[in-house]
Amino acid sequence: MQNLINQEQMRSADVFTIKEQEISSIELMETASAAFVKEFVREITDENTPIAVLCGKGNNGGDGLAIARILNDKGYNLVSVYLIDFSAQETEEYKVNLNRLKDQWFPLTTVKSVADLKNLKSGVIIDAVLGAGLNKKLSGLYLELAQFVNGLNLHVIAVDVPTGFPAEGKLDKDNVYIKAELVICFQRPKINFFFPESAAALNRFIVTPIGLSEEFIERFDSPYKLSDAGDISDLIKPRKPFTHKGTYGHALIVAGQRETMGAAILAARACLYSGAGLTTLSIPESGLTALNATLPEVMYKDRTALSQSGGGFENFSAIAVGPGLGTGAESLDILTSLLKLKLPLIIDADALNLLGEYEELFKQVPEGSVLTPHIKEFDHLFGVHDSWWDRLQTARAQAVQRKCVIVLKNQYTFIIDQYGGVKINPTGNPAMAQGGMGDVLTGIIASLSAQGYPADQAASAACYLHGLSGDKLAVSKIAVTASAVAGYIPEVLKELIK
Ligand SMILES: NC(=O)C1=CN([C@@H]2O[C@H](COP(=O)(O)OP(=O)(O)OC[C@H]3O[C@@H](n4cnc5c(N)ncnc54)[C@H](O)[C@@H]3O)[C@@H](O)[C@H]2O)[C@@H](O)CC1
Ligand SMILES: Nc1ncnc2c1ncn2[C@@H]1O[C@H](COP(=O)(O)OP(=O)(O)O)[C@@H](O)[C@H]1O
Repeated sequence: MQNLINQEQMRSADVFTIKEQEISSIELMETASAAFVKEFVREITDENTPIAVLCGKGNNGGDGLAIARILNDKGYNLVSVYLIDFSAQETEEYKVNLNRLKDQWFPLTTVKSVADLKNLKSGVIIDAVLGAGLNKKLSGLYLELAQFVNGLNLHVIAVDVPTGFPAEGKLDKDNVYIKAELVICFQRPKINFFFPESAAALNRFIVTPIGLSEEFIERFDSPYKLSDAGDISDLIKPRKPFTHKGTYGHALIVAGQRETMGAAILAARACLYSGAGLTTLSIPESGLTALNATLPEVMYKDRTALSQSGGGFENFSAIAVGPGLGTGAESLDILTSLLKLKLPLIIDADALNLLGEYEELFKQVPEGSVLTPHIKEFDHLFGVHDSWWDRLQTARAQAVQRKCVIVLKNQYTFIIDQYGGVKINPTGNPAMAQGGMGDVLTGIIASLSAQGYPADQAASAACYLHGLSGDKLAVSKIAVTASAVAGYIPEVLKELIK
């Protein structure tokens, strides 16, 4: 797990590292630039590629100057440097690196206006104009520069962060950035890389360590943490000798209606494959043949019993509700009865839509429940948001207020615990953008909850496993089905268990 820190914290990590390692800031810049180059040469392997390095006059530009020199030393013989001279201020590190460059022969162009970039027509652009020191949207000459560079449609690789892109905070739709194919970012990714709006500024990012003190960074109390395989391996317990089906819990999934019985079966499949000792599905009777034909291991529970004071529904180790449930009167009755059990629930899909319609019902959601909305369901529950930053902040506040876990789904899913802490899930890919994928996630959460994992752990582990299964399948496939993702979970689990 990695702490995602803000820029102020990053600056104090710089200061701490400089002091602790008894190095100068220029040496730190040299290390960062060398780390960038290490990744860059993996991406651009041809040393004869024309490379234009656009350098602002802050430390991002200072990095750019050092990068140009290091690339040249490595045999990249077509490196040219453009000094973006739109403001008078320049940092000390920038000046030192400019002098170092002037000691060597180097094509240097001073850019006072966009017209000075007329020779820039081909090759790769390294964007080192503005980095994490950005303090306002691009305007004036910087805006013109960004529009000009974007119009060239060249392969842009940004240093640390694309020019114009704020590392944290709300991303306005009308913001303009220098659009990068790749960002090679220092030490930690920026929180804003994980929001869908970042697609306007970058396609991919790589994080490279630059020697900052990890111990110091991890001491910060950041609400944002990035999950990794190690966290899940630490969490998932191996199956022990002499255990039996009763050891691994009994999950119930209340889901499905005539047109969307598949959603229920997918959730049950995922629950089964994620290792629940027993899985029971409560669907309309019309789905029984399909259930028995596809998942003979799964049991059935008649949901008409639910309205009769519990009807035995209270005896399960975990209950999930919602996939393919529908939002009609019968579904409303089912959800109302389930909420009366006052047991934590995993609430997805149509059950969330019903909560969005009936505020009184929403208030009855028990503490410790897990809500798994995608963007539309989320905004239905909590109001329309015009940015993901705002949406995430609402999710944090709501998770605390309702003492629930919120799984806000997207390419990077945010898992927000009852204290407002956010885990960002790094697995998953666009091959998974297919119907039924969310039903599978719900089934995995239900399974892990039934096996005794606390709500936040079940949710974050489930997201990781779900995405990893999709990633493994996507290596050889353009699209992966929800059934396949569910079916691959046992292998992914086995691989992660220590
Ligand atoms: N720990 C780290 O992350 C390290 C970062 N370094 C580099 O340092 C960069 C940050 O450097 P700086 O703090 O000097 O900042 P920048 O180089 O990003 O920008 C600095 C200048 O740009 C101006 N500016 C900001 N927004 C503007 C806008 N919208 N329009 C016009 N001017 C604007 C600022 O007033 C300031 O004068 C990082 O992105 C990275 O490249 C490395 O050199 C060393 C270690
Ligand atoms: N591009 C993507 N990258 C990573 N994960 C994705 C992507 N598209 C979809 N997913 C995952 O698939 C699931 C989709 O959930 P949801 O929208 O509720 O699907 P459905 O309603 O069809 O079951 C989420 O867990 C989401 O994270």
